[in-house]
Amino acid sequence: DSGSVTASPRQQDTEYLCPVQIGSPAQTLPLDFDTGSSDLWVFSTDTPRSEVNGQTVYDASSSSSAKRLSGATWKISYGDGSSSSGIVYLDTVTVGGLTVSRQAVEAAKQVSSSFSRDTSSSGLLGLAFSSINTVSPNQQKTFFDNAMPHLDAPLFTADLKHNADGRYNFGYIDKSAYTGSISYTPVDNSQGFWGFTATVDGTDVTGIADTGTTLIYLPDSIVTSYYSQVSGARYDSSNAGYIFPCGSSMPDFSFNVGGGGGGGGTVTVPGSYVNFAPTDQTGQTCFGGLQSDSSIGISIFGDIALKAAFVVFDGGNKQLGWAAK
Ligand SMILES: Cc1ccc(-c2noc([C@H]3C[C@@H](O)CN3)n2)cc1F
Repeated sequence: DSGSVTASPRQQDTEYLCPVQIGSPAQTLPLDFDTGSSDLWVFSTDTPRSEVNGQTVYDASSSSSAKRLSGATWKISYGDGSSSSGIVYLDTVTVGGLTVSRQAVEAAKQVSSSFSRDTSSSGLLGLAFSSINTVSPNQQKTFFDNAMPHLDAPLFTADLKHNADGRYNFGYIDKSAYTGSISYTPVDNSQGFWGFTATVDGTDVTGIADTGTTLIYLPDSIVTSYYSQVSGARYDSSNAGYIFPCGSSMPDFSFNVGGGGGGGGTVTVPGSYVNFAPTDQTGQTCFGGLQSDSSIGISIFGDIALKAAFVVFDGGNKQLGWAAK
């Protein structure tokens, strides 16, 4: 089996949403595919009306294939402090033509305000490792884990784009989607994430590939060194990050992966991607797409990095492949 689904950017690439079919007859919800978490959760008819703000909701009672997972609950919080929790159904889930029957669909009974405010997203589809799925008492598998045994190849690829529709493919590598060769590097999934080591200016950086995080967060030394090349750039505590004049032409930002025998490969993030967004309506000052990881405790290669590459999440061989495009 295989699947292929469009990933549409929202609000200047802050997130990417994909249409997912749930239940019988199919209910299509736009979900945020997140390689940094492992719960598939949705706004539902169980979500308080006061917390629903235009989102499409899942109604298990109108799906003939839905079965309540008796006694199961879930509760999750994300890197930005947002959170959600609820109950669990098993139902049929289809992504880009790839179907998993009896997928744990986690219906929200509570969502935090940032999810309520995010009117275009009906929830998340986790693509990290099932070891960090939050369903209790019996942990559930991710869509990818459930699909893997049926896939032509035990992998999925992420091809996110700047201000344009990209694609997630499951079970195959589309050779027309990248240029040159794919450089592979081992994955450390001991924390449940797609962890890997890259080299930036000769310094090894261990981080995670996280499609659910908008920006890149790296060690202070690397970030300070990058912005030292931009006149007027400074760390601004009120914005809690590096800012600079919006007219600045930003240097490209490169990192190497798979530095083994074959010399590995280089991913180059165009400077224009690092000029992320204005800090206010005047458009004078802009916020950087590369920020320090010192308040997080882990380095994150988020969408700013991922959209500069074609990325293979290889669950069979536990490796990450990176290619230019
Ligand atoms: C409103 C909202 C808030 C957060 C997130 C969110 N999704 O994935 C992630 C990152 C951080 C880490 O937790 C796992 N991946 N963050 C999505 C939202 F729609």
